Amino acid sequence: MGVAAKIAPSMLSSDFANLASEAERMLKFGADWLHMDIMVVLLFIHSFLNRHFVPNLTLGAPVIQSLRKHTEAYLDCHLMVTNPLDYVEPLSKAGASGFTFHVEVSKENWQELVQRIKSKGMKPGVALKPGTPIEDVYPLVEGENPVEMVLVMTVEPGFGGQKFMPEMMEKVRTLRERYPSLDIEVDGGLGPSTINVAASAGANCIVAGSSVFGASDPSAVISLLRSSVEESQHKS
Ligand SMILES: O=C(CO)[C@@H](O)[C@H](O)COP(=O)(O)O
Repeated sequence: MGVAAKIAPSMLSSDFANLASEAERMLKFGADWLHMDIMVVLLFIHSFLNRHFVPNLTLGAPVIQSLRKHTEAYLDCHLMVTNPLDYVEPLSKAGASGFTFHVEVSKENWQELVQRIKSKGMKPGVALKPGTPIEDVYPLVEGENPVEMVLVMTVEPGFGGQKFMPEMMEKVRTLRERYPSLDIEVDGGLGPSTINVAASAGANCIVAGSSVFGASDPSAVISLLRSSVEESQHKS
């Protein structure tokens, strides 16, 4: 028996003007989690120093707070920001469930970050960009106060609708061998044509944006993603 499959439609691909009904629709179609991509561009820094984490601007705590009024669903927040510590308090007050930060920006303070996330009752996760070696997350999973999920980015973070990077599956396989009961999430380019490689590598939390929201039958896509994870676990 493997780690439970969690299918998390990425709300980045939803109609933001109808976020509550889009969320309700996804849950009705069988989603377990709602994936919320939090990206911030500090315009001054962006223009003069080019030191933003991703070149996009999406949503933050006020939107999470508004959505929380309409749903009790697990809100799986992925922080694509350079200063995640600043968002722990606002996001917990807003009603976030999971708080996944990037290892690339947390080398110095991940212990404090994880401790603060847990103290606010959120599930801590760590994400890594395609160019970041998998070894960088080991201390965060093996430390005294460990993260509870690793998010392997299968595209460069920033935008939905990009092409899945199959070469990232080596990271997923390595993680699954090392941590049999860890939640391993994959994000970027997941859909019916890529789920089998991700599931057989050992991913159990599947973020999917355009493949779900763009489908004529989103519920069929969600159930296919789930059955692929469950079948792979059954075989292994
Ligand atoms: O974090 C991101 C992009 O940075 C993702 O969550 C995307 O929103 C996934 O979208 P698709 O690749 O599934 O369209």
